[in-house]
Amino acid sequence: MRAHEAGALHADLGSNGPSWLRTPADVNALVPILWPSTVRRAQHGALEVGGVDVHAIARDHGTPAYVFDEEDFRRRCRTFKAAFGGAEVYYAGKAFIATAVVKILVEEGLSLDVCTGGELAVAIRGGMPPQRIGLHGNNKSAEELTAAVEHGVGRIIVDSFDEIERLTRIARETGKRPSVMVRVTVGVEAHTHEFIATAHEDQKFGFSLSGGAAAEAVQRILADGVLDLRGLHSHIGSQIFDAAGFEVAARRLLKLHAEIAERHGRELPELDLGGGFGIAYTTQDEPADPQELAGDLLRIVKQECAALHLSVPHLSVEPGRAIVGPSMFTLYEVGTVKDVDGIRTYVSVDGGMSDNIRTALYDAAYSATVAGRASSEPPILARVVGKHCESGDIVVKDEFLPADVKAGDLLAVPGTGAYCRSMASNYNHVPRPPVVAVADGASRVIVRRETVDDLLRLDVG
Ligand SMILES: Cc1ncc(COP(=O)(O)O)c(C=O)c1O
Ligand SMILES: N[C@@H](CCCC[NH3+])C(=O)O
Repeated sequence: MRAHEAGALHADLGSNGPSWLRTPADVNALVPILWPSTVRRAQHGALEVGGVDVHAIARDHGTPAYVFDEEDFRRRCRTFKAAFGGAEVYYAGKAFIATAVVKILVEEGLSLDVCTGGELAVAIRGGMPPQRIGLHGNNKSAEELTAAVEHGVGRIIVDSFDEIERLTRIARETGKRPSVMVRVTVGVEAHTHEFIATAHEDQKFGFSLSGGAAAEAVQRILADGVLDLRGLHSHIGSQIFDAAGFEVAARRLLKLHAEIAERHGRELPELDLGGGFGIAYTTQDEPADPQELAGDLLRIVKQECAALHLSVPHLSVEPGRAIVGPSMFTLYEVGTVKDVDGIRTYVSVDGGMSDNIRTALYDAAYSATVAGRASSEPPILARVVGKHCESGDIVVKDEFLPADVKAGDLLAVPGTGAYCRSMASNYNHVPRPPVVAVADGASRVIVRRETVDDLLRLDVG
């Protein structure tokens, strides 16, 4: 009998699994909130996405592969655009960017937030009108700023006094007048992992509100007049589930916005509340509904503006994860199954921390299912691990898989659209997996698989 099978399961969970993990009534069931909307378990038991069987994806494109449900992604773009009404939705390219994704964003009428010259190059190549691009980053190089100015991007979110000086020099040299937003550190402790919270005081992003740096940045830009100051920006962090932190951030930003209006005699035309809207990675997660969250934020901004006798600025937001995260899953093949007696079953897949670093980096929780078939076996407590030379190379820390999980099985991990391919590495000289888009019964590669030859080509001896 495999470790943790049936009866032994409950007794052992306390020490070996998280208390929230419940034995599933049916190991084949798919919890809709975790999966792209076109995923189904077909009659014969295998998953199907965009009308394509996972066996066909594995056969035609190999494993591991990120599978991108195009219809689901488009649906989420529309949901966010509709929820935020007249506000501008800048999709955060850091979550996942590729030329094909940019083309979809253009078609769906979204704007795009990039944070490096590399992301900017993809945005331009994908045909995003430069006016709809915003450039972020706490250490943008002169080359990145120059490229942005020359392309005529719609806004550059300035993050330091050094950058203001650098950009002012570039503006003078090129004779252009770039539009900028000032990134404000609003002092909000977002309820998320320390490494993905970005608006508490002691971290690298933005100008401090409480310390007066934000007001000083505004003062310098307006006094100089070389840059066109559009407004204030705040991003409090990522994977946030409720509106509370955004509310505090919005109130603090608007207070500064009002002070600027009073001191400089003009209301800045724009206000950006950043991204960070969370998604469900496991059945434990209860993210806010985008419609409700958007409604709350728009209401707060309107109320606050009325109280401060301000007109409502043009709003923008920058969701990344909430749009692309649930639109993808990673398809792996199981290579070995090892019962570590009395502890748990280790299921090794043909990828790992090189295609999903989030479990190791943030202790992130994921879920998994055997994708190639249904099983009538009882659940066992399993840990899905990768093929890398690290004991921390964990993809899914705790999950119930059927007791007959075995080498050769296809395994799918949902919720890997955001910050997985974009944070993938070549650790152990593992080539990075492709991104395969599926729609209307067909699949196509939108980012090809790396090869060992690709890696060897970089190694010039
Ligand atoms: C400035 C900025 N905007 C938007 C985002 C997107 O965040 P998320 O993918 O959590 O929506 C990030 C990442 O946290 C960010 O740093
Ligand atoms: N990379 C992080 C999000 C940080 C986004 C950048 N501010 C994650 O995987 O959750």
